[in-house]
Amino acid sequence: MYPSMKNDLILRAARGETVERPPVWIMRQAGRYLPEYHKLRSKQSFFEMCQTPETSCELTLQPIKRFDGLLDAGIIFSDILVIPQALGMQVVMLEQKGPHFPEPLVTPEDLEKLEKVPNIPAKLGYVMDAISLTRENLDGKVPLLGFSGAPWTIMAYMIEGGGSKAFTKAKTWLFRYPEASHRLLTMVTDATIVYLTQQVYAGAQMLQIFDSWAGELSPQDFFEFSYPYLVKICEGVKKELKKSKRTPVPMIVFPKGAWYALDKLCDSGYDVIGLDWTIDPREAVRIRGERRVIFQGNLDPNILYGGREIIESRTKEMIEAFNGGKQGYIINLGHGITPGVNPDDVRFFLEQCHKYGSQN
Ligand SMILES: Cc1c2[nH]c(c1CCC(=O)O)Cc1[nH]c(c(CCC(=O)O)c1C)Cc1[nH]c(c(CCC(=O)O)c1C)Cc1[nH]c(c(C)c1CCC(=O)O)C2
Repeated sequence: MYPSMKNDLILRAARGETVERPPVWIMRQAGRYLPEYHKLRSKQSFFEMCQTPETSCELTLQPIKRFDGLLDAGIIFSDILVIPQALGMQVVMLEQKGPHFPEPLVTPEDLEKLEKVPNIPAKLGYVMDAISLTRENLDGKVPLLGFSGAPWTIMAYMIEGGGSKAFTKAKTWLFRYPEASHRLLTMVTDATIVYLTQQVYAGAQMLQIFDSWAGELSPQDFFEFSYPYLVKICEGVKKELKKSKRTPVPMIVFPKGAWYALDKLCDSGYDVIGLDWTIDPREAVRIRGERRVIFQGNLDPNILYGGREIIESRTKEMIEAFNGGKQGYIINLGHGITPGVNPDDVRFFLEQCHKYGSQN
């Protein structure tokens, strides 16, 4: 039994209830813009931090403590790339450069090297331990989110071997080896369903699936290589939870750049859709129509570099554009916060969210 919830605003908003103000959290809220993050990071490698439940817990709590009472959710400190690791691939985090796979997948024969049915509880048990420890230590202050990457985004990293601008290698697979691509996407999907379900058993109260590279695909390719797997994950997790007689948890999908798919995403089964800043909130609301889906987003993270005046005006406008935010809305940025942002400006942003979210 975990401590009872003192703030469950985001869970109520995600269920579609009318709330006193829209909840707010920030993608990548635990990270390099915080000096307290660097203090721990200087002692451990990135993946060591992920693998140490005490460190992961402490990092998850850092923004909650610093912005006491202003954030409405925590997100477990980890990374989407632990799934390729569980499938048997090596991933390291290079200083300034980001993730690096020394031996990326090159041809379909390389799929033979992957673990067909990885033992997720054994390989990623440290994430579940971190979730349980964090849930305990949060003491009911705010709900805890678990997460994973979407199959297409994970596949892109496994083939590109790191970040990419053109995704030539990953797309070569889609167009030259479609059958092998579907096999890989299925492997990642199956592992992800087990992984997310285990996160809920460990204490995660909401789940987000990051499809950071969705917008790199044409609509046709998104609907062939990404969307069906996103749906499979949502259905798979919900079915597993039902089978084990657990209450379902709200599920968020963040298909960055896939505004063209918004109409279909509203019928995908996800409770919440994360929007990036390339879609006008009023247009998103129009496309949603009467459907029950909740929106999350969508301030350009770079607004946080623009100074107080624009942070205030754009936050106010955003909340207004999402119908005032009291129903069907969770405030967030349109993508993760970046390392150069001043934490005091983040506090100011969160204060504006409370101020304008509480009006009317
Ligand atoms: C694509 C992706 C990754 N990881 C993630 C995504 C999806 C979100 C997105 O699109 O931004 C998700 C992620 N990564 C991290 C979290 C932690 C929880 C949170 O606070 O949101 C989450 C939810 C920590 C992290 N993940 C990483 C860091 C920085 C690592 C360091 O200290 O060197 C942190 C705090 C490293 C990482 N991990 C990844 C990249 C591309 C990088 C390097 C570049 C970057 O930071 O943007 C893969």
